[in-house]
Amino acid sequence: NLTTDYYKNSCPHLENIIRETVTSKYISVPAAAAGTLRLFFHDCMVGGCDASVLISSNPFTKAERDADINLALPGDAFDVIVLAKTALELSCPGIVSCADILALATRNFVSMAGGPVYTVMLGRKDSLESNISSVEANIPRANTTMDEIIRMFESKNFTVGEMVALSGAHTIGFSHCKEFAYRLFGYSRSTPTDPSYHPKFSAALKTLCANYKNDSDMAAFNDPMTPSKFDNMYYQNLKRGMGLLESDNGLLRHPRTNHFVDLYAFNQTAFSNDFARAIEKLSLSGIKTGNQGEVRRKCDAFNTFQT
Ligand code: HEM
Ligand SMILES: [Ca+2]
Ligand SMILES: [Ca+2]
Repeated sequence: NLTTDYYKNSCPHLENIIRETVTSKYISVPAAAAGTLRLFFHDCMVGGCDASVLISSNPFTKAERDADINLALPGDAFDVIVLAKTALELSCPGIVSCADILALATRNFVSMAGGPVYTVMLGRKDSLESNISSVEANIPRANTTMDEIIRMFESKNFTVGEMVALSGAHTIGFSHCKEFAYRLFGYSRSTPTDPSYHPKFSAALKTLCANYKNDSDMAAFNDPMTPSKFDNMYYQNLKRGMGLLESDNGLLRHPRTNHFVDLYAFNQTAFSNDFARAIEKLSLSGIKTGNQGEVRRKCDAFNTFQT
């Protein structure tokens, strides 16, 4: 049901407004690119790409964004959606869904960071629910086993190759020390540090994260070589023992994923193309149309107060 020109008549300036909003956010806060990409991923994995992750909790219901795994999603990612929505409500009130805004903003951020330009189909409706309890089973954690990560993606119809390509999103952005500190300090009885890290990399991480228990903001670049460029360096890093998270390193180790790591490490074009196809597919997963959803007036609240 989605089309690329869904808002052609109802909101002709949509693409311009998104481009202006995203560009100015990217200039002032480049980290918003990674934050928004992760926000989009966390939305699409839970009930599809329906802006359910944007809803704020109320006294009756705890929403998805208050789930532990979503707490680190940066305010600037939510903010850019609010800014775009505010501008769009002036230009074409009540027309453009928050789910479509998030999908478009993500696309623009990815291309601004040097990633592929891909097509975003439009016409998603916004969810009528958002519940904290739906999150845990649907979003992988850094220490989720590779078999379980594969299973999570397969349950949403993604192939192993698509999962590996999407994980290339970790070519930008950062992770907080608490997500990988167990690989540095007290890893096992025989070795305090995960031996799959390159020793110089783990030494640098230990210094960076030495105080992480007192300073919970401490974070490392997911891709220390080109942290803000959307390229295939992430896969090259994995092969050098520079996979930050256990789930990153797991892609190199697992027999069903390792040859995709090799492919993308050696072939930037293959990564670019496969990432584009996979995120196009992600952006269509579980979408709501017609009366399955609504066009929210504010992205953080349902149009009708629900108890
Ligand atoms: C395959 C399983 C995955 C796991 C286990 C995983 C886990 C994580 C974790 C633990 C972080 C650090 C969060 C923090 O400390 O703030 C992170 C960051 C990030 N993830 Fe993933 N992720 C996965 C796949 C993906 C996918 C498929 C995408 C997007 C298509 C994605 C996009 C990102 C981005 C962009 C960041 C950086 C966020 C920022 O800088 O604000 N991840 N991920
Ligand atoms: Ca969702
Ligand atoms: Ca990079």
